[in-house]
Amino acid sequence: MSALLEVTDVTKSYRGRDRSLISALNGVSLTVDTDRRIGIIGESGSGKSTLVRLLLGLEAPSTGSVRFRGREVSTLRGSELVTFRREVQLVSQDTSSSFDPLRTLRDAVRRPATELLGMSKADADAAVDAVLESLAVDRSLAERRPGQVSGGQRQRFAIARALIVKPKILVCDESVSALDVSVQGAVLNEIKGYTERAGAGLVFVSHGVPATAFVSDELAVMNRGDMVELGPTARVVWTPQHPYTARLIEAYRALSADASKAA
Ligand SMILES: Nc1ncnc2c1ncn2[C@@H]1O[C@H](COP(=O)(O)OP(=O)(O)OP(=O)(O)O)[C@@H](O)[C@H]1O
Repeated sequence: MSALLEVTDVTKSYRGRDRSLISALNGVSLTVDTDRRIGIIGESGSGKSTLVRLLLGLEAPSTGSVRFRGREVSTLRGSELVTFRREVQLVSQDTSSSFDPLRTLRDAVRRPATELLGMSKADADAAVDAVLESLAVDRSLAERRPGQVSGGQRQRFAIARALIVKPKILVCDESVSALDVSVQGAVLNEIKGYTERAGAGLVFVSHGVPATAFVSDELAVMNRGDMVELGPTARVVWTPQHPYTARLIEAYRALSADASKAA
């Protein structure tokens, strides 16, 4: 049987302002399924967000393929597209712009349940309450608008909006990076807890090595559009095989040692 989501040898290039070609991905392959929690690390500009956009079908690869249940994502239509949209959910980095500022958070979380699951408003409201409870979010906050809650609270609503349709794959792009460290741990636990409870897969993209290592069983390392390493998280962190990974991990160690000296 084919994997839920399969990226095969994709390249992606963009035209720069001066019309020159920028190569964001140079032939990357990745299989994502319900039994895998994959963290993706790499410095800024290494291609992480481009890979996420291809996984979600938000952009098409220049060459190579992205398949959902064996079907090319760019060709999905009708009910197949709805299934794809429901089963592969994104929690993005910028929650302030991903919510409509004029609608309540309840409206935002309810919408995927009515649009993708075809629930009635009453059933969707009950589902909103259930998902907020599972994330230990105070239900009364749902009646507020996105600008009337903290960044950490808004992030939890972004997670609730993704989880309400019970995705099989959760894709998180820098989902906790903007949060206070004290809130980060709780949000990471919620993300990991969902994948365990629901038997769902995870793609977790971040600059932050500790957060990514915490939620993932496997770690992929991106460098200038190449996936230079993919392996079990502990192995990649403690005995990196690629010199770039070794440098990246060492840079994080030095940074956190400096930070703890300064504290
Ligand atoms: N729409 C676009 N137009 C032109 N160039 C782009 C576009 N999107 C990405 N790029 C370029 O592709 C490369 C990879 O970018 P990408 O955003 O995927 O990296 P990233 O690893 O996610 O970085 P960050 O961690 O800073 O978000 C970069 O050189 C970037 O400038």
